[in-house]
Amino acid sequence: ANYRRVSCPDGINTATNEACCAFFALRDDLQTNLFENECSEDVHESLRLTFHDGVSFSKSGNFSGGGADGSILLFADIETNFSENLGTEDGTDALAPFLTRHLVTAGDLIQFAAAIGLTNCPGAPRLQFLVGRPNATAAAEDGAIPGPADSVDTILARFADAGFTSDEVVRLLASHSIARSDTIVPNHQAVPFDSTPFNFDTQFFLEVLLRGTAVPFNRTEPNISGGEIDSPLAAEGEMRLQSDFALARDSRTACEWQSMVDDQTLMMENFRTSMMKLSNVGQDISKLIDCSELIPEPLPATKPNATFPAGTNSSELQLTCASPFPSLATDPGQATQIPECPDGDLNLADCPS
Ligand code: HEM
Ligand SMILES: [Ca+2]
Ligand SMILES: [Mn+2]
Repeated sequence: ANYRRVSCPDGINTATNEACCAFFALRDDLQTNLFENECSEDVHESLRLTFHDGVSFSKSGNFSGGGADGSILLFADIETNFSENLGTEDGTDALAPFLTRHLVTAGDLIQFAAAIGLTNCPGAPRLQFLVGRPNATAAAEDGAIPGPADSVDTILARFADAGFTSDEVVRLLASHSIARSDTIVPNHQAVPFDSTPFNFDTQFFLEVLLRGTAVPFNRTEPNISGGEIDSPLAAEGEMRLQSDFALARDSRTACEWQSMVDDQTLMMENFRTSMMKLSNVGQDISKLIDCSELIPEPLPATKPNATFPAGTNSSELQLTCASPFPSLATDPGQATQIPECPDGDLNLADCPS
């Protein structure tokens, strides 16, 4: 083994490989000036970009996209206009200045921003981080990214063509535990998919299994063309994607979905390994350099498994997997108030910056 470390040109840091050096300053810049050391909106947006960059790839050649090559950032003016990429301009606009300020490729920047940002989210796994994705030379093609109104057949087929199994699709959806929609509910932004949008926990997997009753904000109809469906916590402002609903109940994916509800550790490990794949789609891994040492240990999880939000219980579960369902506690007290800021504040207007 070679234990020698190189001294970085910054005169401060040492690294296992010179290729890692540029990421020390980038890490500080992202944490201070974009994420504010929190599991903030920009963390969520950066993580979302890994999906919309990576899944553009096609083994069959049906789509020309290069996978995790940064094309969504380099060709943002084209790709963020694809209908399934609605809202991704928030992420690309946020990351663009960092591409100018740091000598890194766009593909590496997207993966690094997601891995660093996740460390601010309690319960997130520490992701692998490899360096050396060459800059994309062309935009990805429209139509490669599945959307929330798509059927399970369509979603699984598209992911399979990008190199993912149905289990991996479910595992990657742990990302929706720190997710809020800006585009689906008319006139509303930051509409959460679970009751803890700043915690990378298993609440998402539980809450999507509960019977939906209504859509948030006293609307009468879900935005069906936008892939919205009734949620169990509409009064608290939670929404649900039709695709999440369907994947939680389909015979091909329901058991994988259910397996993570009471197992934070399993969810973390499942997400870590599937992100290893998503972050390197279309890349020759033998040409990449492991700079995982740049990724700190994320904040620890705040609880080991999901709990029924106050006012809900096991009679509302819609289970299609035959495995026994775990026995979970119910949160005491009044209906769950969903925080709107990473510091727990309930009012979006009070979020820092
Ligand atoms: C079946 C596949 C998927 C579908 C249909 C889907 C759909 C969506 C939709 C419609 C939104 C809301 C966007 C908005 O209105 O602002 C969203 C948000 C998000 N998605 Fe997915 N997604 C899928 C898979 C993934 C994957 C694989 C990842 C990453 C590993 C991911 C990460 C996220 C994140 C982090 C957000 C929240 C962004 C924010 O809060 O600003 N999604 N997704
Ligand atoms: Ca959550
Ligand atoms: Mn957002």
